[in-house]
Amino acid sequence: MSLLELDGVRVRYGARAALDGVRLSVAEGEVVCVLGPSGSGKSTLLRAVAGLTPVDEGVVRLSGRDQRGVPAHRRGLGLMFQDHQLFPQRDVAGNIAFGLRTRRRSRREAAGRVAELLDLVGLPGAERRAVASLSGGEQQRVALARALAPDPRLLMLDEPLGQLDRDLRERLVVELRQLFGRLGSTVLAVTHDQGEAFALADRVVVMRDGRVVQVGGPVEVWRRPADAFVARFLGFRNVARARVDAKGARTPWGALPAPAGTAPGERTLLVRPSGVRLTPPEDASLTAEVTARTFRGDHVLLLLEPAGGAPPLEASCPLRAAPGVGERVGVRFEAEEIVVLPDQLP
Ligand SMILES: Nc1ncnc2c1ncn2[C@@H]1O[C@H](COP(=O)(O)OP(=O)(O)OP(=O)(O)O)[C@@H](O)[C@H]1O
Repeated sequence: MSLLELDGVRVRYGARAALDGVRLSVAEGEVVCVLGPSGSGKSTLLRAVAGLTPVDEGVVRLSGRDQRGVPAHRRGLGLMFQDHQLFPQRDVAGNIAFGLRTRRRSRREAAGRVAELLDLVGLPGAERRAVASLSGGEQQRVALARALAPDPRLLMLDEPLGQLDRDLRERLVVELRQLFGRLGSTVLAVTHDQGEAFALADRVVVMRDGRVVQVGGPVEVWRRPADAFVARFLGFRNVARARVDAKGARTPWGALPAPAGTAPGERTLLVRPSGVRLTPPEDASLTAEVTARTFRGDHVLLLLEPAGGAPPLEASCPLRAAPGVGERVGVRFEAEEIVVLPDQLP
């Protein structure tokens, strides 16, 4: 049975629906990340599940039970919200013990639990430290320990690593993933950072304007975005209309190979940057000028301005072979890196 189920959930602010018929389920022990641009309804979704925002239509169920009328503090959830700051006047232990406040425990039991949680989040012995003396990453760990303290059936995280710098975020995301695996936690997390969502989640939910537009495993969503919106949101730039027939796909970049089995007609194509191959310009039917390059570890992402006014293309190429800005290159497309999206371009 699903631990959490949303069925046709609608939340309105005035005439506008912040959640517009959301259907979603989270299984026990599953880590689900909700991803979407600002204003797509991610926080509203968490707040509706938590009982902090009233639901206008539809049902939220936890362990099969309709939560209508169940107050937030009785839902058995652990919350770690963006705006949930730590209490600066309490020390670390005081902050974490706050998460235990609704449970009756002896002082000794509580101290034992706090110590256990600090071990868990990698801050052993930090009980008496002042919150102000902690680094951003350490504060985040304390906030996580506080959310985990009452042993919630569902842990809900809103931009859990939002305030931290990239390096620390990448490290903490791996730690979180391991921690959730070890604890068998059921997690519903919200982020606008795709890297974070893909690293953390068993399943990714993409939202747009209060609706769920795609649900799937990280690899599946990455390999096959549901539509042009999801593809662009994931950072893919090479998305264009194409006319597909038996000979291939006619696009603004010329004729491209269409994946086998593509139905003819007006379609939207995504060409992954790795599918844009550089060749000597004299051999190519499409030439372009390199207008920007970004280093990405072992490869370089190039922005190409095709001749003849076709839309810019993004190409990834090995570091040692990367041409410089201003150089002219030829472009060839790899059939395996072309994906047909089900939608039309908006
Ligand atoms: N209390 C409120 N009153 C009126 N409108 C609201 C309220 N809270 C949210 N909204 C609106 O509902 C929509 C969804 O907001 P929400 O905060 O859920 O989006 P989000 O995806 O979490 O965005 P962000 O990534 O910026 O936090 C937005 O258009 C927002 O302006």
